Amino acid sequence: MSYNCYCVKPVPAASLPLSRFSIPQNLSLSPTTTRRNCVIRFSPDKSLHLVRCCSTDAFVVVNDNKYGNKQVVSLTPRLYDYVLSNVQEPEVLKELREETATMHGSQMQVSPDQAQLLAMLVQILGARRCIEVGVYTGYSSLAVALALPESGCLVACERDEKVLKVARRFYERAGVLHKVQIKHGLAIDTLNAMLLNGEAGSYDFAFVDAEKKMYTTYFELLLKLVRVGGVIVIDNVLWHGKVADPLVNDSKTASLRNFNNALFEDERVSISLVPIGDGMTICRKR
Ligand SMILES: C[S@@+](CC[C@H](N)C(=O)[O-])C[C@H]1O[C@@H](n2cnc3c(N)ncnc32)[C@H](O)[C@@H]1O
Repeated sequence: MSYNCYCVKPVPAASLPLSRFSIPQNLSLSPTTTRRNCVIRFSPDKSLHLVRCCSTDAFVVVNDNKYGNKQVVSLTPRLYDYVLSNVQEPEVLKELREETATMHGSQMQVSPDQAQLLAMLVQILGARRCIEVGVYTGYSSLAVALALPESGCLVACERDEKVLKVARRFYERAGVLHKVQIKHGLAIDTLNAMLLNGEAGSYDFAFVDAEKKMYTTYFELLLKLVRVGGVIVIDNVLWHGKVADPLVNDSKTASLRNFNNALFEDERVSISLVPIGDGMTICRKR
């Protein structure tokens, strides 16, 4: 078994929560081992080094029999920089990202590689009618709108009027405002109204990135609105890694974990959980 790792800020090893990680007794901890950020490293000489170990931190590379000796690459900061350097981010999206970086909640925005994947899905699907639940300042929705044909439309649901103003300004700047129907209000009301309006089965693509505890409700409504063969993408399904940590049971984590479990069992969709950003599940309606 081997785990790759990278260096982190040191704190005293004495405070390490060893029991949480089932660390072998023979593991010697250096006095500078970090408490919050460590990964176990198995060196070629079989000695062990604890380097990083927090469930909410970067993922480890696993390479053992359990995974068919398949190497799963870890996204170190350097490798992630490389990934980002390969994102073909349109200039207007870069400008929006830079403006949003100064705003409260900017960490909520999807990453450039995620936005690129959403745009790619829209293009591969040949989508014309899309929905986004949770717009914020518009980064992901602008990526989708840019990928849509001129006749395409995106219903953009957001409850916060202030952030919507930024989104609208950037839709305009990018020349895609005519494709976006901005729906200010609670997403659940907008989606229900669309269904009452007879729009069931008429959408190709939906992206969900709002209240985590409402995911099941959004999913059920969107499943009605999307056509067979259409796609629903759900963001934050890994929830900073917490969904995989049995010791984390706060209500948001539990709700995402339950949602993931239900999706896995759901015969109405085929799914692919992609470890990009904070984790996105791509669901195709059967
Ligand atoms: C994670 S952010 C969306 C980020 C956006 N997808 C992006 O990439 O920039 C979530 C947004 O959902 C909005 N939101 C939360 N609950 C909502 C609701 N019930 N109805 C509509 N919008 C909601 C929040 O105001 C927030 O702007």
